[in-house]
Amino acid sequence: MTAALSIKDMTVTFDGYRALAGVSIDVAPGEAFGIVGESGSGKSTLLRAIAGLNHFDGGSLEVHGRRYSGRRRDPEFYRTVQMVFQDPYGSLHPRQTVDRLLLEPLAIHGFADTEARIARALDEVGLGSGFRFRFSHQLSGGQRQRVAIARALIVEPKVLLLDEPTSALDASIQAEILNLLEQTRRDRNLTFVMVSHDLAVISHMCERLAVMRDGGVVEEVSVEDLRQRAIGADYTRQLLKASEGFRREAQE
Ligand SMILES: Nc1ncnc2c1ncn2[C@@H]1O[C@H](COP(=O)(O)OP(=O)(O)OP(=O)(O)O)[C@@H](O)[C@H]1O
Repeated sequence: MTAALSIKDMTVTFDGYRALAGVSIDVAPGEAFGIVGESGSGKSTLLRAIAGLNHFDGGSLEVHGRRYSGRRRDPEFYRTVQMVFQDPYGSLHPRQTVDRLLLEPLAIHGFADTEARIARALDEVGLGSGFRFRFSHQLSGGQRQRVAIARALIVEPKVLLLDEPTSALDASIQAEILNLLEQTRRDRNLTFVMVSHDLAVISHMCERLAVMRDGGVVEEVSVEDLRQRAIGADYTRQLLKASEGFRREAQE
């Protein structure tokens, strides 16, 4: 089967600094794949290079069998691959209405029947038509993230790149947004690549994950293996221990 996403030996260099040092990952259609690792390990750089927001200077990228190089992408790529960012305050223009924010991607990609699509998208993310003419600065963080998700889904993508999509939100809202994402993945058979510093979030959402360190992949494991502690790399074990310790402290 053709992979939804196939990355081979990808490198990214910023002014002589190797931020990504030869990363290879294959993600199957409909799969949820996680990327974890300490701060500065290259998680966002990898996601941004896939999205075309960063250049990549070596290796290759294929999305559903189509090959892309460097930073240039065709319009079909930008429809097929959508990204949801960590900060819904930064990623949505505050002075635009939800209607405008949803209309924009439809116009860019030449979709007709915009009325019906906007209504459907708002329902899908649990906001409903009452939110359509509100300004984004009038919304809560969770509501904004729902609009950001609607904006990504409205052009019918196949792959969602999720960069810490809930880490700017309160714990109770985080769970709601994760459940919404999981529901849309199942309903639309979407492929997810999700970056998080939180192993618990990745374990909840994903089937497999890559552990990154110093711009490289230390290990790829299934979430099932993680649960069974069937881990090869010491670094993954340390990460798991740190996240369990953190959760225990948080519960005390
Ligand atoms: N545009 C850039 N110019 C120069 N260096 C960069 C740039 N973007 C990232 N880097 C560097 O590349 C390395 C990887 O950064 P990246 O943001 O990908 O890490 P990360 O794993 O996502 O970290 P965090 O969890 O803190 O977001 C870091 O050392 C960072 O300083």
